[in-house]
Amino acid sequence: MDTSTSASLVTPSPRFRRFDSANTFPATGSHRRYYSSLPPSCSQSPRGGGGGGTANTDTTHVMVANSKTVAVPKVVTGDGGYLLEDVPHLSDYIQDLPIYPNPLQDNPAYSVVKQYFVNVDDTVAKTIVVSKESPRGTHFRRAGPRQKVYFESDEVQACIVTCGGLCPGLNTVIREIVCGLYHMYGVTRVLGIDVGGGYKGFYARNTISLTPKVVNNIHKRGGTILGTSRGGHDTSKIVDSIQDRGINQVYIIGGDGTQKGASVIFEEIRRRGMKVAVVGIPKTIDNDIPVIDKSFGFDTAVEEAQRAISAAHVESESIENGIGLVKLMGRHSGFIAMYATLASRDVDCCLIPESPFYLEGPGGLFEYIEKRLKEYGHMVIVVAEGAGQELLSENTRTLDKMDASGNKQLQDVGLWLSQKIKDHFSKKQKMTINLKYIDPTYMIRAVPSNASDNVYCTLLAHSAIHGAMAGYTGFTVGPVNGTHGYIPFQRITERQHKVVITDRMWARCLSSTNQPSFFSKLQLFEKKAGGIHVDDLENFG
Ligand SMILES: Nc1ncnc2c1ncn2[C@@H]1O[C@H](COP(=O)(O)OP(=O)(O)O)[C@@H](O)[C@H]1O
Ligand SMILES: O=P(O)(O)OC[C@H]1O[C@](O)(COP(=O)(O)O)[C@@H](O)[C@@H]1O
Ligand SMILES: [Mg+2]
Repeated sequence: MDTSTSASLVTPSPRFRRFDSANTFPATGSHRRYYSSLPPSCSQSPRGGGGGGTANTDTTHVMVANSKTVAVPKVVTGDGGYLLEDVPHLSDYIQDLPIYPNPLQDNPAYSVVKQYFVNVDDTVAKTIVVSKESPRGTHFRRAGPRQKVYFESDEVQACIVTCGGLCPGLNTVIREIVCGLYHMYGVTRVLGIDVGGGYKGFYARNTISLTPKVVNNIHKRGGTILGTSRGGHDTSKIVDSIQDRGINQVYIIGGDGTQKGASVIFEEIRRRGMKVAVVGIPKTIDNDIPVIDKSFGFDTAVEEAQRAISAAHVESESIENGIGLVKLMGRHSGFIAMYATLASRDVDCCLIPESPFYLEGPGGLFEYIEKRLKEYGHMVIVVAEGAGQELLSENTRTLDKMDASGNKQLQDVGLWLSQKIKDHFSKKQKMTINLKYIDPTYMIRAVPSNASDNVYCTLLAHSAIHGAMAGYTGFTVGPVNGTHGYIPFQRITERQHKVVITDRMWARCLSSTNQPSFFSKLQLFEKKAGGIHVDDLENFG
């Protein structure tokens, strides 16, 4: 690491150093564009994440454009095309922060481990499949305990909030944050933002005090003991509440929407110059958050989906021309459907949002169903809730409805498809079919997390705690190629993670079901507007 380009943040405040107005960046557009356009005056030497008691104000730049403040990624470059997308640190904008030895060094459980602390310069590679000539590429700061921390144990007043839809493992993450803070760092003051659930809970007068005793058994339950909600995100009211309550570590568990909310909370906190670490813990049943390997609860959901698929299989093979149709979650990303299909091997057709399909004519779904029934007498179809939405809206012409968070509300593809199949075979084919529609949608996300998700949740919680205690802020934590890293918010929120239908995993799925791929290469190009990008066609054969 020889050169660094560091440019975090924003906003005039006496504590901030204002960025030269000649080096102003546009307030709109992708942050990623800034990486290559950062001016030479932004280059610094790397600081390794707040290694000293005095803030290195040289690494903190304020960017003001069109009178708006703009968060710009902290980027460190190095030899061989090495690039670190770093996360903010409290010392970026607060000077002379005291530092303390990590209390873990005296913890009997941890002190026996050699090299328990991670090196401050350790980073995690985003891409690990490389060739001889590949540049070293993008990296994220490695998660884990540091030798020095920026909070004293009895100074910490943490809070935890859970937002968005449910997901198996929420309670485990809550439990492990509370227990991890207590057992590793001696932190006793943790508030649960519970009344009303989600971001709205910040506006309530009351909170719940979370102690290891209170959370001891909660991981055995589905849902979240704190409650959750959509909508109602008011940044200044939330930050006022954080300030009024004297909270200095905020753990925000939620999906893509929640992380966007966390990002603006962080920016407001930084603007006010508050010593508050804001940490996002990614939660998504749909596995639609990019960069991280997989979201917690996803495995549990896939496992739970097996029960519905098995039932569909039993029902369908017990009756003449039986069709078992199972609808699974997956608003924009079909990972649950794809993995549940691959795991089950009883599925004959998997329909996901990323892969458009059609019903009528050669190569269509009806033709495939007929063939399959004639050959085997039964079949199982798995459909992700976001699949075929363009077909439904063509037919029903309903207005787009949004939920409280601004997510488009989907129409029920399961019911629609059931009816379409029934109509087709009764009217056109004069073929008797027996269709059983199973909708386990909420059942797969309301269950407690399984054993491996519980372990995963524990690691997430610990990584989050170590990051906050070390003074990092404005980041989401998660595994990147198997090693936990600290990922800047904008990296997580800039796009959604989707099934790439030109990847081998989708090919495996297609080969396990034998279903048609529904389009030729040419049609793929034509369907680009429906969500498929030319990039996705690269290896399409
Ligand atoms: N762009 C945004 N800015 C600020 N808050 C947001 C944004 N998008 C969503 N939120 C808030 O995040 C919370 C959860 O969002 P939602 O989309 O419902 O679930 P998830 O985080 O699971 O995707 C809601 O309270 C919502 O108001
Ligand atoms: O009925 P709700 O609670 O709005 O949830 C339904 C949606 O929640 C999801 O599980 C995704 O939720 P998140 O965006 O919170 O991750 C979708 O799969 C589903 O469409
Ligand atoms: Mg979401």
